[in-house]
Amino acid sequence: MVSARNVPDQLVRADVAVIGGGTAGAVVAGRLIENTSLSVVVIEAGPDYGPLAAGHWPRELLDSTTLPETHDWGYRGPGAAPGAELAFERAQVIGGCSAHNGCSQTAGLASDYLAWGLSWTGETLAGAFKESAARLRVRRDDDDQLTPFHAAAMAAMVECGLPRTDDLDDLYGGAGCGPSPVNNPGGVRWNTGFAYLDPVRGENRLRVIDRAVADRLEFGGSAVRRLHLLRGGERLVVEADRFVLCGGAYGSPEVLLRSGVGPADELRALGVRPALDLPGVGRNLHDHPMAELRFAAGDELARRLTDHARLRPLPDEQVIGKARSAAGREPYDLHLLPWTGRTDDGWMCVLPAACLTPRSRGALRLTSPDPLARPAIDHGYLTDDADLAALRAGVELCRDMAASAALGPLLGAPLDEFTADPRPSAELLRASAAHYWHPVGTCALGPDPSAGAVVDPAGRVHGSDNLWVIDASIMPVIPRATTNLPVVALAEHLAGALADNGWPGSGLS
Ligand SMILES: Cc1cc2nc3c(=O)[nH]c(=O)nc-3n(C[C@H](O)[C@H](O)[C@H](O)COP(=O)(O)OP(=O)(O)OC[C@H]3O[C@@H](n4cnc5c(N)ncnc54)[C@H](O)[C@@H]3O)c2cc1C
Repeated sequence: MVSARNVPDQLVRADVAVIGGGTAGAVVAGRLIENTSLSVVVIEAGPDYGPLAAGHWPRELLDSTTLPETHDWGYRGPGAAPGAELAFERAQVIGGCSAHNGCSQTAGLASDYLAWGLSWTGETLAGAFKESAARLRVRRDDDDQLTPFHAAAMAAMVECGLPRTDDLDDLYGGAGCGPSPVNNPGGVRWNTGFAYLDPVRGENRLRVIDRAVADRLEFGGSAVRRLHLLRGGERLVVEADRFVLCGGAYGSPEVLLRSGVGPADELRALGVRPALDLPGVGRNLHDHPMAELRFAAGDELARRLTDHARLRPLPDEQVIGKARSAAGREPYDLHLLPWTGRTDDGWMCVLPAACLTPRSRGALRLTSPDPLARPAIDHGYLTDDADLAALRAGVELCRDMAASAALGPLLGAPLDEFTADPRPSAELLRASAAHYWHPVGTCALGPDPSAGAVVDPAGRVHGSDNLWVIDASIMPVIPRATTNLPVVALAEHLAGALADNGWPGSGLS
């Protein structure tokens, strides 16, 4: 084992290189340090603000009440209507999207995960979720801590037929509504850097190279020899025995494609020499599509929200409903996620519905081998009519909530044409649709590369000796859940398998 601390900066050596220190990357690096004697170097494009206790983290990344707008990669691409463009937010910072997300930690359904073909049993799956939730310090507000808006929205869901439940983080739970499980002890967004890296920050086997963009992996036959990075104006090289790519649903396929791992013809056309012909890289991109109704808060609700905010934290999001559309899969295929926020002249109340079982698929393609160029990203939102029907059913439920005795009297005027129109056309629904920030699937796991699989059920890239991908990109089908906790559980499981897996030349602890 070579300590990564004792080599010149232009050439860094470690047993394992973790590329992307985001949600999954922090789990993988932390677990490898905890459970093996290996040296690990983490390469992260964004800043590493160090341990929470050092006090260098920007306030907006810690404050869990609202979504920060800083540290964004700036990805954009088409929405569901011709000419519509959406932002696809992704965090560029240690901890990745777990450092800027909404902190709702739902689990989805066990059957979704068991269908992926991993070595998960019901028991090990539940164990991975339990451990992840404990690390993320997941808790939930009591009903009497809900804001006046969220309390009314939850009562509206009950009025619309959803049972009150506390099973949002239960892998076997059904339809219902309740306060969201959240990872914000003391109001701090508990990102995976705090959960998994801070406990091992003192180990000199761990090195984090931040503000460094991974350009490409250099292959020698079927083995990765080196990783080439850009840091400021400098080019660095990392040598390692094993490389674990954790760049997320956009970042991981980008690095693979620049490295020649992907559809060989497409790569040649871009001037990239193919290393492994894997047609699935960048394909199978999907996300939960979402549409929402927006109202001003009525005067009484606005006064109560202002009073609440004066006395205690007022989170944008606090409750979630799980519901089933008429044609949807049992036991649920929709999330309802009411949120509120300040406007220039008061408060707004938003009633979004997300389709949890999307059939539409899109793709990410490189536009250039330049590591600083942005790829072309098209999720194919609502290209399958079943998704449009499910989303319409979700919006109808939101309309029922807005008309309920619990919520209706508290709402003010509709804030847009879509909300004001009781029967919006399919075109208007498409034009209003956005997403739930949960892209997955671009390096899908599965047994057969010719059927689009990129990694095997252990996360190892098909055809490679020493390259893994572990993050949201390897989910072959999106689970019926917000994706943060599932990514952490997946990384827990595969990092455990990596640590157990016999490492040549590196004594396991
Ligand atoms: C605004 C927003 C709100 C969300 N809200 C919720 C929520 O409330 N609940 C929930 O469960 N989920 C939520 N999510 C989704 C969830 O956070 C993500 O699914 C999950 O964090 C993805 O983890 P990941 O490890 O796959 O990717 P990421 O966390 O994105 O990690 C990828 C990391 O790799 C780095 N990287 C990428 N490319 C390179 C490169 N070339 N070189 C070096 N580094 C690179 C990135 O900077 C990043 O740190 C939200 C997401 C967003 C954007």
